[in-house]
Amino acid sequence: MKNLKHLNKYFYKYKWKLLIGLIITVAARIFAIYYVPLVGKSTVVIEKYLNGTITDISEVKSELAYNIMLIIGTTLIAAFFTFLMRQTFIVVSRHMEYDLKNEVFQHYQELSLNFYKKNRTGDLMNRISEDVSKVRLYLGPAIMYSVTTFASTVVVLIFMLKSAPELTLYTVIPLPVLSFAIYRLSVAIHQRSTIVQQYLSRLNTFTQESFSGIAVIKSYGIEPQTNTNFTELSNGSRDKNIDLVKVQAFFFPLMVLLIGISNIIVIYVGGKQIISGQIENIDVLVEFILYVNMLTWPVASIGWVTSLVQQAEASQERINEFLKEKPEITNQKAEPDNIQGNIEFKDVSFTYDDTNITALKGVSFKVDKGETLAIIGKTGSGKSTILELIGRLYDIDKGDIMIDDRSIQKLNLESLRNSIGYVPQDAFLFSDSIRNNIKFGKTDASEEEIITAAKNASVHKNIIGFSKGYDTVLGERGITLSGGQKQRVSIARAIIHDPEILLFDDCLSAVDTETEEEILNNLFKITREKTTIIVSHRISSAKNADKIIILEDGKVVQQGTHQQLLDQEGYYKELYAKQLNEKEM
Ligand SMILES: Nc1ncnc2c1ncn2[C@@H]1O[C@H](COP(=O)(O)OP(=O)(O)OP(=O)(O)O)[C@@H](O)[C@H]1O
Repeated sequence: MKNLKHLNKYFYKYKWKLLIGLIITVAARIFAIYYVPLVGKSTVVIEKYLNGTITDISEVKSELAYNIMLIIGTTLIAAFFTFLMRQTFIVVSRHMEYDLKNEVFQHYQELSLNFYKKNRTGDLMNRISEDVSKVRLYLGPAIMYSVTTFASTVVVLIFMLKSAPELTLYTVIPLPVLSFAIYRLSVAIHQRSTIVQQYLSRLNTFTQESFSGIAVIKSYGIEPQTNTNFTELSNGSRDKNIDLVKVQAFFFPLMVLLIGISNIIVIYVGGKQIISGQIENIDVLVEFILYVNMLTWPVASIGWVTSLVQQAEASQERINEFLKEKPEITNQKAEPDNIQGNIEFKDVSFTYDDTNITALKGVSFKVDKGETLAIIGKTGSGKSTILELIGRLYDIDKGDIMIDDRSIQKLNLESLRNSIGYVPQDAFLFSDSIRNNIKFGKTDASEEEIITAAKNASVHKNIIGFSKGYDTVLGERGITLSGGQKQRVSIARAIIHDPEILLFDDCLSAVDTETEEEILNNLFKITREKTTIIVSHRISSAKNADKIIILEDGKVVQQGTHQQLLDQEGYYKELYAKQLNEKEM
């Protein structure tokens, strides 16, 4: 139960509602048991009539009619309270489930990129949906049935003890055996449900990746192989579920067996006590059989509740594992900062934790507000890493990154990120309208601002060409747009944000050189007062920049203006010659 302790704060939050639920449950159980003494009384009346103590049949009839009315009345009241009980406990559990999902989601959002690299999306989704649902069964039904079981057992035992104390003790003899069996089974359930959840996560991850990568799967014609892999995984998941069900299946028969033994004890011991005159009337025996049967469901539900609790414990353990993760990048300054956009890298080195690849080795450069810096270099030379470090998606190992002459780590994280418009290499668009995808950069943007941003990103004409224009809804990852259109919508999103720093990561790679020229001209106009960094493989994107740096294997090997670099032997001059050739061909 140690993992479920995390949920105590929610019990505390809803304590009054839960207390009301508890009172209602006790009331429901008291009214539910009232029919037993009434049945007992009715049996006595009939017995008395049969042995001649009562001779008037109408007296018997009126007593029986009175008892029947009372039984109907108390049962209806008990039913009404049971309805209220469900309303209270189950509704509260839905609130708690909602709170827990929000807590997990907000925590996911705070975690750094490294966390997302280490864990797969399917697993993240499984923990926030499947595992939280399992935990909800503990917060709702398990708590409700525990309270019912407890209230029923106490109420029934009080009635039994009042009626025949010695017979009560004999009747409850099987209970310790039951507790021990439940303990053993619950341990097995816990182990098996942990495995079931792990398999489910693997299955979800596989399914999610198969759908995301469906284009690759189809183009390589590997559907049969994918199907086989899925079948293998789902067979594994099924087998583990069957293992779990096998253990769970022991519970109910075990309960029925033990309750049956209690019934036999009642009849045997109770019968002997009646014969010996220790118990006066037959009604005690009738009542005891009813009491024991009233205990059947609560006692049987112990098994079910235990299994729910164990599964919830296993799920909560998986949820806690992520909730315990600390964000690697933390805000170290509460007050907001006013960022101008002067950027300086001082001998910066950086190694990715997971791959141990040193992507940057002693990189130094400076770019001031209003300037444009272009970064050129072979693939894998560390260009994107520089942009990610400016957004503080990772913290560096050596050197310093200065923004407005202050170390990046000492700036307010929100202010820093708000001052940046980042267009990543792989433009990600949400499954929403084009308008909302652009507005993502500025939630309160007017229609005019959206259109201006789209025009500056040279995508306005394409958008109005769609029958629904800006209302065109994009599929997952914006699949209805071409690569170049996606890149340009992503640029519009960054521009509309109107940030101090604009970072373009090879985001014109999928557009033709003419459109590239047009976008660069527009950007030139709107970025005069801003700091702009353009990562590219094309000289055409870099040539008008105030500064150009050439990266090779994480090091700056050349820097200067377009003309200065053309005057030197090196990668830039070679690339220029190559791209000029390609253009002429
Ligand atoms: N998220 C990451 N985790 C681990 N290693 C990474 C990560 N991103 C990049 N790397 C590694 O760091 C090195 C630099 O990568 P980076 O993406 O910065 O290069 P790049 O110059 O932008 O390449 P490209 O032009 O192909 O986009 C590469 O060797 C890459 O494998």
